[in-house]
Amino acid sequence: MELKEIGEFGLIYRLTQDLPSAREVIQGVGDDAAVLAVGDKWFLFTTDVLVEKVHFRWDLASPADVGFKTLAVNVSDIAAMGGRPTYALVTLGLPLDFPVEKVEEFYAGLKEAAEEYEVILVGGDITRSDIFFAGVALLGEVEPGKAKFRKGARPGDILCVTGPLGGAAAGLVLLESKEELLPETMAHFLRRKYRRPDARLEAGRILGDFEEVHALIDISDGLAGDAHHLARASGVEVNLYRAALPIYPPAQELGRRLGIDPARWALFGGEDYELLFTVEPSAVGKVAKALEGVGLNLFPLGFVEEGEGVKLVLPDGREEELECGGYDHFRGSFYEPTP
Ligand SMILES: Nc1ncnc2c1ncn2[C@@H]1O[C@H](COP(=O)(O)OP(=O)(O)OP(=O)(O)O)[C@@H](O)[C@H]1O
Ligand SMILES: Cc1ncc(C[n+]2csc(CCOP(=O)(O)O)c2C)c(N)n1
Ligand SMILES: [Mg+2]
Repeated sequence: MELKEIGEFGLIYRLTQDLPSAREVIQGVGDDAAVLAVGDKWFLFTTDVLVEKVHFRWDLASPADVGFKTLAVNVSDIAAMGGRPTYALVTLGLPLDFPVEKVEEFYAGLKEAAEEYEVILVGGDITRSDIFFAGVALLGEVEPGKAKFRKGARPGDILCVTGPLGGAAAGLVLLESKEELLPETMAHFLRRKYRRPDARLEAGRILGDFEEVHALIDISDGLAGDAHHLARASGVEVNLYRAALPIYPPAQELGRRLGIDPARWALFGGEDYELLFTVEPSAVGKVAKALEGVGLNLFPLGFVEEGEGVKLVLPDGREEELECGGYDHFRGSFYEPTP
C-alpha cells in the first residue's frame, strides 16, 4: 500500500489506534499537544519538524527565519491547548557540506523566538543527513483542568478565529513568483506572514481562561483541514460562512491581480497559526474584548451544529460540503501555489 492512498491522517490512525495509555495521560494522540498529569501539575508536550524543500527553501527564507519558525510552530501547538511553553530540545539534521555559519544563523533565529516566547533551550541532538531538517520537542504547562481541547465543541457554539487567514500561502506564492506582483510594502507584509509566523500565545492563555470557550485548535494545515479536525474530534458539524472569511487586504489584492480567489488560500493554504475556537454565543462579546487587550480581533466565521463534517455556506445561502482539503504530507496541498 502506498502512503498517498491513506494520507498523513490515515497513517496516524493506523499507527496509533491501539496504543496503550496510562493513568497520567489526560490527552494522548489527537490534539495539538499531549496533556500529562504529573504530580499536581499538568504538562503539555508537543513536537514539530521543519524539512528543507517540504517546509521551506533556502532561496525563499533566511536561516534565521527558518530557526525562528521552527520554534514558533511548536509554541503555537502549546498556545492551542491554552498553555504556556517552558523547555525545548532541538534536533538538527545537517548535510556534510552545510556551512557552520548558516547553522549559527539558524540558531540565532531560534534563540530570538526562544526569547520572545520565554522558552528555555535545554538540549537536543545532531545527526548527518542528506537534507536539512530541524525539529523541536517542546514542553509546556497549563493550570490543571484548564487545558482546551479540539474535542469540546458543542452545537450552538460560534466558530471564531483570532486573525485573518491566507497570508502565509499568499506570501509563498509571492516568493515563488519571479514577477514583482505587489507594491513592496504589501509584498513585505505577506512574505513575513510566511517566514515569521506569530504564535498566538497570549490569545491561547486568554481563551483558556474562559469556560465558555469549548474547543481550540491552531491553524497549521489550513482552515478547511483544521475545521475538519475540530469537527471530527468533537463529533459535530461545523458551518463556515464563505462571506465571513477574514483575508488580509494585501492577499486580496494579490488574488485580484492573479485572478485567484484568495479564499482558497484562507481555506487550503495553511501555516496561518491563528487560533480557531468555538465559544458560547453569550460570551462572544467579552472574549472579543479580552482579545482586544492583546491587540487581536475576534472574527466570527460560522457556527456549530449537530452532525458531522464541514459545510461552507455561500453568500446566496446555498451550502456546499467542504472537502477536508487541508495540507496532507502525502497528498500535498489542494491549492495551486504558483501562478
Ligand atoms: N508518528 C506519530 N506517532 C504518534 N502520534 C503522532 C505521530 N504523528 C502525529 N501524531 C499525532 O497525531 C495528531 C495530529 O498530528 P499533526 O502533526 O497533524 O498535529 P497538528 O497540531 O494538527 O499539526 P502541526 O504538526 O502542523 O502542528 C497529534 O496529536 C500528534 O501528536
Ligand atoms: C517551500 C514550501 N512549499 C510548501 C509549503 C507549504 N507547506 C508545507 S508544510 C505545510 C503544512 C504545515 O506543516 P506541518 O503539518 O508539518 O506542521 C504547508 C502549508 C511551504 N511552507 N514551503
Ligand atoms: Mg497544531
